[in-house]
This record gives sequence, structure tokens and C-alpha cells, in this order.
Amino acid sequence: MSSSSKTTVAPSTATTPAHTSSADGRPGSISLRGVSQIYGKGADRVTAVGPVDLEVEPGEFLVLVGASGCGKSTLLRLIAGFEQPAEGGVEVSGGAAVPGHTSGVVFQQPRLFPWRTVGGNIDLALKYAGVAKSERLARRKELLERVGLIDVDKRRIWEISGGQQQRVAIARALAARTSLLLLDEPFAALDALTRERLQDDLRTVSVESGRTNVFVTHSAEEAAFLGTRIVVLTKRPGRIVLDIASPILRTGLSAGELRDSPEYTVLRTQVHEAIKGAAE
Ligand SMILES: Nc1ncnc2c1ncn2[C@@H]1O[C@H](COP(=O)(O)OP(=O)(O)OP(=O)(O)O)[C@@H](O)[C@H]1O
Repeated sequence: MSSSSKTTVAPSTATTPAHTSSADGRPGSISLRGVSQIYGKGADRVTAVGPVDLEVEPGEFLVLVGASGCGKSTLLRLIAGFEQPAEGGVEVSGGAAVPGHTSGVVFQQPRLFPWRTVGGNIDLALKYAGVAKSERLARRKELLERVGLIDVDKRRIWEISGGQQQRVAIARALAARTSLLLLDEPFAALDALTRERLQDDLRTVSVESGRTNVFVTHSAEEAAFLGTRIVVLTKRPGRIVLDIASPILRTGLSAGELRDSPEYTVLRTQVHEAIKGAAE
């Protein structure tokens, strides 16, 4: 729902209107009501985002997209509970957002413990998540298999590539078994081929896990490829200008088929035009 939007771009035939129902406290739901964020004081005072109203259903893959500085990361930090809004209310799974508990977060830089092994990083995340020592080895293997890293379990972080490090970060966020995964431009620093591979893998993981995902990006391609719902923000202060649901992710198409499909091309163009229009 995007009652705060100034303009709503009509969805094309490739899309359907986004949900209008309200999140009701089920695990993985998100509710933003009249949310604004303000930074600084006096002459330095900046309204970064809002007001934004947004209801996210459990299991949605929501992509927040918009030009640089429009407030995407701010919204993500509010959903993560890293900061509180200046105005309005944020609810995650029906309650307050609690950092490290209500959601897993993946940043652009992996932020791993470099002196630990790949498996050691996952093990620590499992420990923090309260998983009993007797269960941790099996769960660690399962997570590393899921992100295609079982062969590098014993390697140190500096002995693996940037793409592999970002896979570790995703596995670590999944370790917490939260119903919500927040990703802030996680693939932006990677080369094009690695980025495409990780997008494919994230798409598979998200369909399998049934978690709610909120993914921040500048890229219309990434939004159209990953999102079951795409929200485009205006330039600062970011407000919702386009809110569309996409059936593409769940159609059962392979990654290659999806990227070749006319529906993907239409959606990508629509999102690209909306980003461009919203930035002007
Ligand atoms: N802690 C802060 N103090 C002051 N201003 C801030 C702070 N955090 C963000 N801002 C400002 O708020 C606006 C929104 O920032 P934010 O990082 O959320 O945008 P973004 O859309 O994620 O940008 P990008 O795509 O470039 O990462 C920007 O103008 C930014 O400079």
C-alpha cells in the first residue's frame, strides 16, 4: 500500500497492483505508518525520507529502489531497528524492530570476522542465535551447502573471493532463522558475473526459505529480477512513487528463462522509467 505516494505509475500488463491489505503481526510482516526520518539540527536539518506508509506481507520479496540519496538505506535501518523514526511507527512481525533479533541484515561490505574461518563465522552466528552446540555443526553444513560454500568451510575469510565473502554474509544472516532478511545493496561491489550468480542464488534461497526479504538497490534490472514487489522512491525526502507486484519470481522460470522473458523486459523498463522520473 502506498497511500503516501504523490504519483502512481500505472502498472503495465506484466504486473499487478501491489497488496493493499495490512500486515497483521504475522512473523515476517512489516508495517510502516506515516514514517519520516530527519537528520541534523538547525541549518543542517535534513528530512531524509517520508512520510511513507507501507504494509509488507510475510514471504514478499520487496525491492526498494530509487536514485542515490533518496532514503532507501534509511528505511532499511528503520526496519532493522538500528534507528527510530522522527515521526510515525515501525512494526516488524507485530512488534518493535529489535536489532539482531527481528531480522538478519546483509550490507554492501560483508563485515565478517577475518581471523575466523568461513565455518567459524557461521558457527558464531548460530551461537548468537541460541542454537545448541550439538546442533551447530549440522546446521552450519546445511547453510554452507545452501550458499554453495561447503568446499571452503575451513578457509580463512582472506583466502576466499569477494563474492564468496558475500555468500558467507548471506549464510550468516540466514543462520539467525529470523523471518525477515534485509539486504542493503549486497552485490553492488561485485563484478557483473559474480553479481548475476549471487542474484540467481538469492532468488532460489528466497523462494525455498519463504522468508520476507527487503532488498535495497539502484538497479532496475536487479529489482525486476528479484522482486515480488517493487517500490520506487522519489528523490529526497523519499516517498513512494510506484508500488507494483510482480508475479515473475514465483513463476518457476529458471534464472536464464526469466532474464530472456518479455515480462522481465517490460517490468525492467517500467521500473527504470519510474526511477528516472522520480529523480527529476
Ligand atoms: N546519519 C545521517 N546524518 C545526516 N544525514 C544523513 C544520515 N544518514 C543519511 N543521511 C542523508 O539522508 C539522505 C538519505 O540517505 P540514504 O543513505 O538513506 O539514501 P540512499 O537512497 O540509501 O542512498 P544511496 O543509494 O546513495 O546509498 C541522504 O541525503 C543522506 O545524506
